[in-house]
This record gives sequence, structure tokens and C-alpha cells, in this order.
Amino acid sequence: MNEPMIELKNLTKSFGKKNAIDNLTLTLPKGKIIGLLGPNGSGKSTLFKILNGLLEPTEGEVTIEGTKPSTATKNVISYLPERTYLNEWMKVYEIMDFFADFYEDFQKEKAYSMLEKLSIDPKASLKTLSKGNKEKVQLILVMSRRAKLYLLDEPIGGVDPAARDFILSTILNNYEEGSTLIISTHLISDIEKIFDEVILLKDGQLYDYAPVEDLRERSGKSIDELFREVFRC
Ligand SMILES: Nc1ncnc2c1ncn2[C@@H]1O[C@H](COP(=O)(O)OP(=O)(O)OP(=O)(O)O)[C@@H](O)[C@H]1O
Repeated sequence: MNEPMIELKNLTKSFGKKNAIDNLTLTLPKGKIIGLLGPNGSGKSTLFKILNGLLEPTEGEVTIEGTKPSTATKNVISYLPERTYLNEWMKVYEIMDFFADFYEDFQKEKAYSMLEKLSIDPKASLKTLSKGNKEKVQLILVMSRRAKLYLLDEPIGGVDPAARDFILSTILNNYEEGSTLIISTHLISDIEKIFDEVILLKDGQLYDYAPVEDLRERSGKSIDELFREVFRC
């Protein structure tokens, strides 16, 4: 049997009295694009940080290809955080050099070809770019790595609708076969077409996890419509 990409067993992460992740048990396979969906505060970013070893679980277990989050697992994870971590004063080509030095699996040619397609000047410094173009640069950096697990926390929130489809096809064309991609987003109708499976989180707990086709068939709705119904305020 294939080894899963991720296994979570009774995973809990508390901040004071609040359980941001609450007794979550879940096994995720290799080779799928998985949507991580849930309302504000449902624990999506917290889960990404735990997977990337930035936060320690309060209770329970997490493994990536059978290994606890560590330097070794970080090397196979390409993570797009919810907030920028890049130095605003750096020029785009300097950031590309930085990534090429830091990550052996960074494919610089691929990154430059994406920059060109999105008309981003490598000589521009990050602080002069618009919010959407900054997001594109970060996504290019993340997708130019040959990783086993891509964790994208809200990748296209600031990207204009015309560029979104290009970005989605960039994601589809660049992720390595056999790798797993987890994308959290509130722009469900834009992105659901690329999902194979969807995780629905509610208050840090698993509300549902299923192939998108099953969810659509069961509910007779798109994932976007289903989300609005399940999480109506
Ligand atoms: N460092 C922290 N200290 C205290 N509480 C935190 C911290 N990080 C997250 N939380 C709380 O944990 C819960 C889950 O937050 P998280 O950011 O994971 O949600 P999210 O699903 O990513 O939300 P959003 O869709 O708004 O980005 C929230 O109630 C949040 O306030």
C-alpha cells in the first residue's frame, strides 16, 4: 500500500483556552490537489504552520511521509505563508538568487520564465510592486521548487481575476507528479476546478473530507455553494 503523504492523529493545538485545531485525525494521500476550506478562524493557517514545523502540536501526532516535522521534512515542503516574509528592499532577481542558494531543488529557469509570462521585471524591488504582483512573486518562488508537499495559504487573494486562471494553470503545470498540494482559499469558485479532494474544517474539527466529485454528487451543489450553505452565518 502507498505510504500516505500526511497523517494526523488526534491533533490538537491550543492557544490558551482556545483549540485552534481540535482533535483532528486525517490521512492525506500523495499525488492529489487538496482544498483546505473553512470559515475565518477555523484553523487552516494553524494546520499549515504545524505541518511546516513552525508550531508544535499541544497534543496528538503529525507525520509527513512517516516522519515528524523536522529539518528533513522542511526540505521537502514548499510553503507559501499567509503573510509575506520577504525583505521588501530586495530586488526580485536577488530574491531568486537567495532561493537558488537556499534550496537545492529551486529551478531558477522556471522561475524566470514565469516572471516573464506575468510581466514582472526581475530588476524591480519588491516594495515597488503592487500587492497582487508581490503575491505572484511569492507563488513563483514556491512553485519553482521541486517539492513533495506544497502548502499554499491563500495563494491568490490579491490577484486580479484575469491573472487568476494563469496562476492556477501555473500551479497545475508546475507541481511535481506524485507530490501533494494543499491550498487554503476563500476564493472557492475560482479554484475548485483544480481540486481533487476537499477538507472542510469547522472550529478546528473535521467537518468533511471527500473527493470533490463525491461532495458535488452528494449535495447536488458546487463546492462554493456547499460551503455557503454549511457555514452560513
Ligand atoms: N498565535 C496565536 N495566538 C492566539 N490565538 C491564535 C494564534 N494563532 C491563531 N489563533 C487563533 O486560532 C484560531 C484559528 O486561527 P487560524 O489563523 O488558524 O484560522 P484560519 O482558518 O487560517 O483563518 P482565516 O480564514 O481568517 O485566515 C483563531 O481563533 C485564531 O484567533
